[in-house]
Amino acid sequence: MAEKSNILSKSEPDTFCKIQLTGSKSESNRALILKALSKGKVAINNLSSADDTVILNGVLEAFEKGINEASFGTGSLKHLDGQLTANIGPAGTAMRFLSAYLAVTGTEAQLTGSDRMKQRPIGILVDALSTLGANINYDGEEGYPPLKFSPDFKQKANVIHIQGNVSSQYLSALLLVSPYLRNGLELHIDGELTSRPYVEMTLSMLKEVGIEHSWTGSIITIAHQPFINAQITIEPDWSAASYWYAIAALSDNATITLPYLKKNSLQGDSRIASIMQSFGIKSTFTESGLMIEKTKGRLDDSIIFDLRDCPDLAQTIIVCSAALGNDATFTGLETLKIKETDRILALQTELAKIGVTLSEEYSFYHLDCSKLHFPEKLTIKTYEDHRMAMAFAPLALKIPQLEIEDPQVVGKSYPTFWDDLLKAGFHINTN
Ligand SMILES: O=C(O)C1=C[C@@H](OP(=O)(O)O)[C@@H](O)[C@H](O)C1
Ligand SMILES: C=C(OP(=O)(O)O)C(=O)O
Repeated sequence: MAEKSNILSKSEPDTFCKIQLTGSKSESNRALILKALSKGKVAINNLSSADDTVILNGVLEAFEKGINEASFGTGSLKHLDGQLTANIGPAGTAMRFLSAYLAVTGTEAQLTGSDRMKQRPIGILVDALSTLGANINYDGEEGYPPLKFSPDFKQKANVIHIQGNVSSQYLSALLLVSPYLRNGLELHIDGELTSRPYVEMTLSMLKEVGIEHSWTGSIITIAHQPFINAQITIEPDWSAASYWYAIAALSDNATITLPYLKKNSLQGDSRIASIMQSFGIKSTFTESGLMIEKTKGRLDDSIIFDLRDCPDLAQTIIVCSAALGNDATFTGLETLKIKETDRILALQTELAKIGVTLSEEYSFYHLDCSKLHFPEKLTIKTYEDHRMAMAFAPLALKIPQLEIEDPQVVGKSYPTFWDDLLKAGFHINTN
């Protein structure tokens, strides 16, 4: 049975530890699609243990082996009433990347997900795949999963226009399958591009497996090309590292070692290293990875954090800023409303419990910490969002008894999060 809550406390205000983070879920899920399309030419080292990766891996392997019944965590594959249904649970990249994969490989199946997944838009990607030549139907509300894929794929077009400001995952999904397309792909990005480093990650990983591209202005072009034999090594997850930066920032003293993280990362969330300088955290890259240390930095409440390139860092930085009483301003948060939950609303509701408001003015969000207070005991709701649980957990350094509801949500990207907190000296009581 799922645990109802974890009650955290930390009597010691200092944090000294070494934490081995799991592989990046974003890199892993791209590598899995490339491996499947390359028909064995691509091998993967250090695949993430994230639930989202376990699910995508499970579905792809089951398709490859012709298995019709399997389950992998919150994901499953079932044969029901003559129809094969892959359920990818809450995994956004699995939903988007598999949609492109099933479409272009002409795999007949239904693709569905959690209740929340059925509220996360996918029409922009479905329209693009349909223009390419895929035959996809909505089994529920138009524009949202579940989707039904037909076996007949014949490429009709190779010039695709796509709106860039809703989710970069639609673009990555199309780019990942583009070398497989007989006539390649010319992808025109209309308007602003959100989460740009994730598109760059996709192109870099395609390059690792021998796929060349050109990106001129707003047009990315990839020709039909063969995959080369390649070994992809997944770097640890920088989004997961961000919670350790927050722990360091809220500790009195801290030295935390995170092995194998690289200065030149494919992950845009590695920006946490420079962002956290404003919170007094020094990052040093060594042969064996990253060391982060608390220094006596001075907070600056005139900073505007633009998180358009790294939306998954938003909760970490906003909660950390609030807990330090730093009235910071944030922008580039538009996409947070369509993620695992409406993350803006979830942050506003939970931050109010420590007297902090997060208010919106045009596209800027301001923290007001003038009424910040730390109660003796506090319960945080997590809204089926791993990042709500992990972003608020560091508050245990300020609140004697911090209860985090539905702690198992962290499995989506960082299954050993609670074990790692124990290693860092946190006390955890599970109800
Ligand atoms: O491509 C990826 O691996 C991801 C892209 C981002 O999504 P959006 O492009 O929807 O912002 C990010 O939030 C998500 O966790 C992972
Ligand atoms: C938004 C996220 O994931 P996804 O969109 O892949 O579900 C996330 O991990 O924060």
